[in-house]
Amino acid sequence: MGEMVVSKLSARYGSGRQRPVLALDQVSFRWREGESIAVMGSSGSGKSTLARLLLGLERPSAGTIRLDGVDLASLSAGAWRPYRRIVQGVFQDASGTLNPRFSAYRNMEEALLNLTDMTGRERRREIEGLMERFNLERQMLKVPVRSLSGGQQRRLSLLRALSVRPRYLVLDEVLSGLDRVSCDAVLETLADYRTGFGCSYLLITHDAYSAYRLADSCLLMEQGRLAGRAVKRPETLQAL
Ligand SMILES: Nc1ncnc2c1ncn2[C@@H]1O[C@H](COP(=O)(O)OP(=O)(O)OP(=O)(O)O)[C@@H](O)[C@H]1O
Repeated sequence: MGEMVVSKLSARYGSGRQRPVLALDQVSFRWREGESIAVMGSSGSGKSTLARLLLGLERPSAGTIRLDGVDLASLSAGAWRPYRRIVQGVFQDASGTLNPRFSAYRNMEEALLNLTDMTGRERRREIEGLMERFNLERQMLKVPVRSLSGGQQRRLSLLRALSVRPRYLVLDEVLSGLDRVSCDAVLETLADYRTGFGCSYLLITHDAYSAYRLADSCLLMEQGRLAGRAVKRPETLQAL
């Protein structure tokens, strides 16, 4: 079993005359393969910064992120490429990953084209299989993404990330703004996928119910620091 080991990770923003912000301050934790972690904390506590660093979208100012022994934090954009298939991310705003002018199918296929060596037929089978597995109408694949609802776009960007079969998936506020029914549908999709393919999630959320449903443990962030880690106890579900 692999694991991601985050060690003393720090991120500092602001240079020159700007007042520097220490968005992340020496954060350390282990993310074992097969384990799902919720990250909670007040606004501005550093959760999204952590997500961007884990995905190689930004470089830390200090610290390491070791995946199976390789320090992802020290890799150039080019060297990160093979890891894109292993570590994927989905953000609250799907427009960052989806092209609104392209059809849903083309958006889905792009990830498979870039990150796998699947043939056209294999790509179609994978995409249609995922749509079916998660009860999304195939018809949806033909329409431009801009004509889909926010909830549909969110699910599509999630399926896009899952289609490359990542081992680790970082989910930044993917449930916020969804009503309880859509939220439950997404949680079910994720739980089902985890059972089928063994993907590990890092779920950034403000919602204790979602954290409880999906995660095995919870990291609590406070002003850029890791303030604590709680492990799930089944009896607490009654209280939520
Ligand atoms: N690109 C940036 N430039 C300057 N400061 C930044 C930048 N990104 C984040 N910050 C600052 O870093 C701190 C942590 O921000 P971050 O977005 O990681 O928090 P968060 O916990 O995800 O908040 P939220 O729950 O509101 O999304 C905040 O003080 C924020 O203003």
